[in-house]
Amino acid sequence: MRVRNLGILAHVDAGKTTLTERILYATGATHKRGEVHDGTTVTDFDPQERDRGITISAAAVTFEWDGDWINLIDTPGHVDFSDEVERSLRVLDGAVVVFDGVAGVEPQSESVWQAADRYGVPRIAFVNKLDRAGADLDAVLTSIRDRLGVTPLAVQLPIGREDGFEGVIDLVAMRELTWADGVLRTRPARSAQALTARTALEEAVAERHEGALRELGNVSDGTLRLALQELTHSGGIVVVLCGSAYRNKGIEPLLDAAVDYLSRPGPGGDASGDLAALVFKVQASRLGRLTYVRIYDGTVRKGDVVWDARGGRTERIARILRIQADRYTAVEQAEAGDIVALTGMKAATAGTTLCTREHPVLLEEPRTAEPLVSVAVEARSNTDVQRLSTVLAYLAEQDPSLVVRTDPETGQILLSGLGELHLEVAVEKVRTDSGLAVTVGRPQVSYRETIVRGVTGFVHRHVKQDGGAGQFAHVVLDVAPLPEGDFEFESAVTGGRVPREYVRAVEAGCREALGAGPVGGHRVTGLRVTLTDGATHSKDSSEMAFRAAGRFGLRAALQACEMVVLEPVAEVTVSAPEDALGAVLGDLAARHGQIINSSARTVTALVPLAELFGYATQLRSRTSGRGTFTSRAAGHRAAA
Ligand SMILES: Nc1nc2c(ncn2[C@@H]2O[C@H](COP(=O)(O)OP(=O)(O)OP(=O)(O)O)[C@@H](O)[C@H]2O)c(=O)[nH]1
Repeated sequence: MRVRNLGILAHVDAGKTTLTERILYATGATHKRGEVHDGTTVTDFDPQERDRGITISAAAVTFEWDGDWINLIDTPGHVDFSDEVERSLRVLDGAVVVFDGVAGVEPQSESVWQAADRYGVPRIAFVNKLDRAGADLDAVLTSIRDRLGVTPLAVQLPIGREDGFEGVIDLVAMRELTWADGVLRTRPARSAQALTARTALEEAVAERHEGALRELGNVSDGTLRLALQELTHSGGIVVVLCGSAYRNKGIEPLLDAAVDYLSRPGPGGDASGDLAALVFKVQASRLGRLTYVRIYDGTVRKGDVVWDARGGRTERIARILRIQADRYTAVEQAEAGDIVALTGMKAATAGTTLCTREHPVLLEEPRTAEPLVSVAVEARSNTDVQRLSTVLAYLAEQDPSLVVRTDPETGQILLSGLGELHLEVAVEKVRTDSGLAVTVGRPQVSYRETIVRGVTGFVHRHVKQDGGAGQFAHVVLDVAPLPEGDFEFESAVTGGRVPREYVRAVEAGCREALGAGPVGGHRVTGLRVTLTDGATHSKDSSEMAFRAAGRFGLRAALQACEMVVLEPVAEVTVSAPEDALGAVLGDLAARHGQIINSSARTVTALVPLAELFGYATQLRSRTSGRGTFTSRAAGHRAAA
């Protein structure tokens, strides 16, 4: 049986969890339909997910469809949990992106779309909630084109609108599919509207696909399907389906399309049979620490001792589990292509490659988002301090976008994450899982520092002579602003004056110096460092000495640069009734927001993140509960 690893991605509330629930029902994996508002879904099994009605942690479910074995990952939609999405994207073969039929492309759908582009994950779109008042497939197609910069190819037309939405016309198989009381009825589609839409679809495909072009005028269903599959992988278009997850309409054709279009055309890649598996998630469970892996090559077997190439240590696989949200089935082994959870791992975390010691490999690690907001967390009782540190460290291991550190000045434990909600959820988890009583300080944003004017020819000499072997390293650095990037390092040293391994050591040292800038000890970003010259001393030079020279040299060079503090900003989109929008605009201005777009009922602004703490509550009161907003990280800008 072929295995496919698919994900569901979307903006918060587009209906991912409901859709996953309906998929499990349609495939016979569950026999009752859970509802988000009842707190009875399979994938939102965490008590906080059920209480808050949102997905916090990506959950995996498995089922069979049409002879294929599918691992499906339901990802969170809220921007604060986007690290879960990134790590899932890293291991997915394809994804269904869900859009709200009324709201169209929303900020977080844009962000996940771009992230999926970065990981090269092919996608199809599902326009959901067509049963809702105001749902409009054409408007969503336009917003996909405008906001995602991709051509939508709708392979279905809706039958009926809003409350009268009954089903879809499948333009590939030319069938009408309607659902009444959970029963699917099909009949051939012969209406003039269907024929016209089919012709338009054939033409749009033929414009981009040679096989379809050759048959233009009479493109066979098989050719059309193959062309759509190939175009889905080559990019530039997205196949669009539609329906209503809540009303259970459009689920089976969506699964068919996912299998048809998201599987990779042509033969698979080369496999050596040697184990290569990437850890993408670590989760505490009642079975202990679960390590989720995607196997790229080879086989994992129960009892195997494997090699963690990044950490340089062995790990033993106690059990291999197939995952059904919070239920697990033990299996003896799992093969390349599959996603399973392992128990028994001691230290492997997201990004670890598991392989064999004889054939070590390092698979590309998922990116980790930088934390933007911090709070001080304190144990109420002095005797709990150590335990709190341990509990937080375990949380951070499960969620790499959470960072725990101790403030060197105050000695307080600082918990940093992607947003207020992220930290709130983490602290709540500490309270409920460990029973610790903690107090939490006010949220603070994480500032950065960057360079306005650099220095050239900055000389730093690291010399130490305290008995034994001395340390000698001499470096000359140019430091320049890098407006569009984080950090770049290059060597312009000629004549082998600094050997290559020492150049690498200087770079490593410079990276260490980025941790704390000269203005306020914030992380330094946006700079290019060039090693222009240097010198060694035959007896006393070492990698360690050059690493120290890089670290202290750059730290001193930064003191000589003109620096500026940056603050995180968010792109906020507020929707409110027309009569309340004036108040919203005034309030955004008072928060130093910069309006970038506004219409009669919505306004989009760039607002410093520090001004957004508590905004949800304040917006509600300012608009008598009628205003809603969404936000996404929009980088950093010079602090006012
Ligand atoms: N009318 C209508 N409502 C829907 C449909 N699908 C989902 N909903 C409702 O929309 C709300 C959000 O649905 P969820 O499935 O929780 O959305 P989600 O995308 O999983 O949300 P997060 O996981 O928190 O990002 C719930 O109240 C659902 O009942 C639909 O097809 N039609």
